[in-house]
Amino acid sequence: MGSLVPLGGQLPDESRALAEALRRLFDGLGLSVRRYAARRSWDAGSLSRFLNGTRIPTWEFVNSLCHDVAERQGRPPTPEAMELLRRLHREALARSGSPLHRVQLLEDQLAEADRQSTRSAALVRALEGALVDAQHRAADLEVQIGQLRAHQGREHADADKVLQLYEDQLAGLRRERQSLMQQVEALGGELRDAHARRVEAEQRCEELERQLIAAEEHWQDDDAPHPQEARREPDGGPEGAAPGEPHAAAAPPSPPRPRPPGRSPSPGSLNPGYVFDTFIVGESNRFANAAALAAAKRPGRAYNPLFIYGTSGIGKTHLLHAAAHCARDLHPDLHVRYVHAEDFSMPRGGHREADILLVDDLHFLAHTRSTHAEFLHTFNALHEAGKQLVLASDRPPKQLTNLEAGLRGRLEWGLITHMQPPELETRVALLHRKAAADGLDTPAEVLEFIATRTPRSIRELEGALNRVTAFANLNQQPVDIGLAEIALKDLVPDRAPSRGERFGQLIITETSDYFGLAADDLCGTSRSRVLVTARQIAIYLCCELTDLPRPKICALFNRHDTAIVDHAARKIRALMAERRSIFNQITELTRRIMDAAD
Ligand SMILES: Nc1ncnc2c1ncn2[C@@H]1O[C@H](COP(=O)(O)OP(=O)(O)OP(=O)(O)O)[C@@H](O)[C@H]1O
Repeated sequence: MGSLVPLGGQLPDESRALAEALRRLFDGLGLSVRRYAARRSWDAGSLSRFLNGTRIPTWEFVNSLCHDVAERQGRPPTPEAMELLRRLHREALARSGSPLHRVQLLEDQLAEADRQSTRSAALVRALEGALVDAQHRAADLEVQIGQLRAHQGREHADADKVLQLYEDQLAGLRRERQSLMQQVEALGGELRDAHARRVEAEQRCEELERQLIAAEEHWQDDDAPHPQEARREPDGGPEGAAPGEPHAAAAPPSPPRPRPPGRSPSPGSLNPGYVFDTFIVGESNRFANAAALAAAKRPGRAYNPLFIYGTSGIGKTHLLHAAAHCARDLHPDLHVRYVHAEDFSMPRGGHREADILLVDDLHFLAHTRSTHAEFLHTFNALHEAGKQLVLASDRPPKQLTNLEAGLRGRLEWGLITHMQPPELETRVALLHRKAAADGLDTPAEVLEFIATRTPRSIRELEGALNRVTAFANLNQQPVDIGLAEIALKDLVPDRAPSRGERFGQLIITETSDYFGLAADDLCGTSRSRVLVTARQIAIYLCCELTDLPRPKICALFNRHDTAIVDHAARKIRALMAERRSIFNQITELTRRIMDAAD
């Protein structure tokens, strides 16, 4: 690259400044003057003069030199550098004073002014567009604001109305709550009074019952009828009648009589002692207990139908009564109806108004078309209406062959729970509870002994405890295991798995033989003292020794009111503890019955 000659000392300042700037640029090319002149088809002499400041180049030259340098350096010329060069170029042109340069300068200024005008025109157009847009948008927003204001006004008005409604409702509810709280307080007082009256009435009942037993004993001979002497007893007038039995004159042996009108146990008549509080819970019955409680607490929602099954005397009836009591207490507005299956057939629609229907001993449902149809329709109506059904039986639905298959299937819709015979622990707990309830002071080891000997039914268990305490009472002896062994010697522990109606018939035969009576008389209507006591003993033995439920025992004696069974059992149980002759008769009769059964 040939080096440039130094700038002359006579150069005007503006030309010098431009020439220096061009030389700095040109250095950046790294080329000689000739070579660059050849590349760009410039005249080399003119190029030298541009760079020496002796001639002012056109803006075109300056511009292309700038871009060549930028291309070589790999970056575009900055706007500031271009602006500086343009200013130096114009100053140099202006200073030169030659007409050519003046023309160039004006052309340059015109081009610049034209560019600015073009840019300004574009800017004007853009601004005009933006202005129109903004005006439109502002107009739109104005409309929206107006609409929102109107809407807001309406909303305020509506909200005020709604708020007022809430206020009114709140005030109404507060007034209602206040009045309900007053009612609750008043009802609480009434409930406490009613409880107190109920306790008094219960005490009065107990007292009257004691008086009744004493009066009956006084009325009878000083002792029970003597076996084989019974026939000599005059058939007296009505005596010893159990509560609810009609007083009738002596009558010849008669066939089973039809049920007297109005004597059916009212559906819903519940044993007041059969409540959850008195129900001992063990492994054998825990689930059934919980399910019955749930059905009582949330009728129609827990398990529907709830089907409880298990052998006789293990507490199914107790649980059904407990569920009914509990449901009545918790839902006083609901119609709770308990019915034994034998009493089920009622006039059409009889049970359909129930909200909770509990049917006991379903295996005894009468085997007639009309009863089945009524049961099926009642079941469907209640189930569809979401009413609770609780059913008990001695066998699972599938084995209820007295029912039609369709009905059996329906019984499986809900929860089926099997109650097992009580395990030893539960039996012991039951005996403790019973001993405490009866005010008996029976040592724990004796209770355990009794529980071990009577493994199957709770009814049997209670009978065994009764025998032991009665025996101790009669002999004025403390209750111990030796005494218990003697008292229970005739209650054979390992017996046949089930004692049903045939065993009941055996009891009737043996009892009538023992007292020298005819079996028909024992089950007849005569009220002679002898017959009444013998009948009550036979009923007691049926309760204690068989698996028969109360309605079945009633039927054996041609009766329909299960209260007779309760009364007889209660009375003989009390007499056994007070009168040796009765205890001995029952012990001897039990032995004979067991021998005959063997
Ligand atoms: N878990 C228990 N807790 C307290 N008492 C019970 C329990 N189980 C049964 N009992 C009592 O045992 C006796 C017989 O019970 P229940 O009559 O309920 O038996 P069941 O299974 O209905 O018999 P059945 O099928 O012969 O009618 C009743 O006096 C009952 O109170």
